[in-house]
Amino acid sequence: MTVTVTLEPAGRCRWDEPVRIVVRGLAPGQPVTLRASLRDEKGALFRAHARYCADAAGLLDLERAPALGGSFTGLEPMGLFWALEPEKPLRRLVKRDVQTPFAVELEVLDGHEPEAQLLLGRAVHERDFLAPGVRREPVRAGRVRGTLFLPPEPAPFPGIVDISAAGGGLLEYRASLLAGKGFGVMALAYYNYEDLPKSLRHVHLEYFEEAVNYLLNHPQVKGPGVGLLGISKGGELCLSMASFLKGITAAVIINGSVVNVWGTLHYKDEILPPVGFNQNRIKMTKDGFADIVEVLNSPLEGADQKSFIPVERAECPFLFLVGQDDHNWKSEFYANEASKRLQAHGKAKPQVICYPGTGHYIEPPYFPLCPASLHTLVGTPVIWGGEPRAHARAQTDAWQQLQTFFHKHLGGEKGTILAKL
Ligand SMILES: CCCCCC/C=C\CCCCCCCC(=O)SCCNC(=O)CCNC(=O)[C@H](O)C(C)(C)COP(=O)(O)OP(=O)(O)OC[C@H]1O[C@@H](n2cnc3c(N)ncnc32)[C@H](O)[C@@H]1OP(=O)(O)O
Repeated sequence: MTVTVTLEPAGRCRWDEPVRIVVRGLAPGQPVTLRASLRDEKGALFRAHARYCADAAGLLDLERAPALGGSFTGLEPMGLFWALEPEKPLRRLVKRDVQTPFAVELEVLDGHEPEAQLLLGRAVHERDFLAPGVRREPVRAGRVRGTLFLPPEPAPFPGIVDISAAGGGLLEYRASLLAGKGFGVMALAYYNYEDLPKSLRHVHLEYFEEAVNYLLNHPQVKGPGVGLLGISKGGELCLSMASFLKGITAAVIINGSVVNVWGTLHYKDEILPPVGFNQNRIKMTKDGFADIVEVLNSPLEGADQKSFIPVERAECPFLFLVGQDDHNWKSEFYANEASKRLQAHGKAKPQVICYPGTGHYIEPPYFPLCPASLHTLVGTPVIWGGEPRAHARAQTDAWQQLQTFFHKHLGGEKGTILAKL
């Protein structure tokens, strides 16, 4: 009997949607190895594999069959995606061009041998980043540099500014996926991109104010304010924007800091100096990667208190999404200190959701955990923290939580894809 591999939805779906993988035509109880692979746009190979046994009818349904070993174990229908690992270490899976899908090849190999060779069947599944009808508009307005993603009509849509981690350039994939949920989302570049500043040594909030006003004044975006979504340095900048700027209705902070880090922050006649750090507190892992989680000074002591972002000035609700094993910095501490500062000034207690075993890069669902990679600012590879399975669970939950938060505070049609897993 011919072995067939089917993935539902067939052919193509959004990267943040689960797929149902079923293999048919196997012998009863047949041991097989499933192997997933994809290449990013720079040709870097990412692979995962897992061992299974067919049921008495020769069928293998990953929603019912536990993995017996390999890249992961247990009942993990999407494990072949979130457990992908780079062939070369230190590569993080990122999507640079959201107008093309990632093509994921799925092979079914006979047996459980480490190098199971007999290919029984294969399928290729395209996982894309633009839902049907989502429009991609490059933004070159005044100084603002970014890309706006708009859902299919009818407009207007609630607007969100999406700010990524330090690294420079412009990553659009979170914004493009979120636009598929009914939001107008602008991925905003802020340094080392086109004619923007080349470094973070001095950050002027007026640039971000111009970006907020651009989005608020867009004919397809409805007010009265916009949402902010930021991860890492992007989360820190969202906290500063919510504290100093007007027109912010909701803010989601993913592993951001409540203290100004690395460069001096300027807004009108105010400045926040960067918090101090001590390189001697950098630890080295047995693999030779830097662990920088202790390197920053506490913003509660001495002169470093001047670097604390005045979140008490913000007028919007906050959702903090925290990886409790974040090794870039102390995200849980920062979220708790922000919460204390807000409540001490009579502001609403923010929502803080902490995820155990979860590292720094809490990405949209099914992105594989990156254990370590180059830190642009530190100039050397660092560990980001997290354990793959827990991190994957956190990404799926965090993605739903931020959509719920933005729908609640910004409105908009509920285009949320409820993850079945
Ligand atoms: C001096 C010691 C000081 C110590 C004290 C430290 C002080 C403070 C510590 C805390 C600092 C907190 C900073 C703020 C918080 C954060 O934001 S932490 C998050 C930091 N994130 C990064 O640094 C991202 C690193 N950059 C990247 O991963 C890549 O730039 C990119 C994947 C985002 C995009 O890459 P692209 O723009 O396409 O760059 P390229 O020109 O292609 O490649 C340049 C180099 O980037 C690395 N790189 C590229 N792609 C990847 C990838 N997919 N995965 C991992 N790394 C990638 C790579 O090194 C590239 O160089 P090569 O091509 O390999 O030569």
